[in-house]
Amino acid sequence: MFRIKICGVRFKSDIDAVRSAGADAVGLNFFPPSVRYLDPAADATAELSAFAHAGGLYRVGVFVNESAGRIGDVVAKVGLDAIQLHGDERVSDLADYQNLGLPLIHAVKLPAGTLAPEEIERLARPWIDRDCQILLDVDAGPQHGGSGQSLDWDSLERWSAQHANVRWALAGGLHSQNVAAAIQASGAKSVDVASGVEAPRGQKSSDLIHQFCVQTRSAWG
Ligand SMILES: O=C(O)c1ccccc1N[C@@H]1O[C@H](COP(=O)(O)O)[C@@H](O)[C@H]1O
Repeated sequence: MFRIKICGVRFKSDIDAVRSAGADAVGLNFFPPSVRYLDPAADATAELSAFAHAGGLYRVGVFVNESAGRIGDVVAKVGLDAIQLHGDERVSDLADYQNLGLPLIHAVKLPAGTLAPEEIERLARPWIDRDCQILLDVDAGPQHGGSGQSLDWDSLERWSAQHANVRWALAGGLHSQNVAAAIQASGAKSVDVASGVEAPRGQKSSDLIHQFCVQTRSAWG
């Protein structure tokens, strides 16, 4: 599992900013409605991915409700290290995705607000038990992700305390001003951010990426 993932990079200058800030992973977004979308057929996308790989970054492809066959085509064209399923994918289809041979990260999308540990467990457990890494994000409805909305971090901590062996990543509405508090409250050991390191929306800011990584590392000590 990555430690700090900057999701939705689109340019080599974004990759340079991620590397110099000390994050270890980038997200390449293949959900067409997203402002962070990359065309997998474009040579520039494969070049961006190769540039991230050459820089030692872990490349996570973000997909929403795509078939395993289609994801396999993107992996072959672009080159990825892991697949993030961020839609309404079903556990019953997991074998098809696992046959692609890359680590799978499933976004467990939770309602904002206080949650019982049992509710988080009910939604996360089927994926954990089938060898998926999990990323906890807010349920953003048809937008699916990148919404800038936050989870109730205390609820995640109560669930995590009961399942200390489960490695998970925190997403949803993180930015440099709140990531330290989010880590302290939730106990997250991995974080993922998209909109919180952008100004304006859809455009990564090297300053915000840097501040985000500084605050994250300070929270981890
Ligand atoms: O970033 C997107 O546009 C996106 C679209 C569809 C699915 C996932 C997407 N990104 C993921 O959403 C989380 C949360 O984003 P944010 O930090 O709240 O803006 C992000 O970490 C991405 O992995």
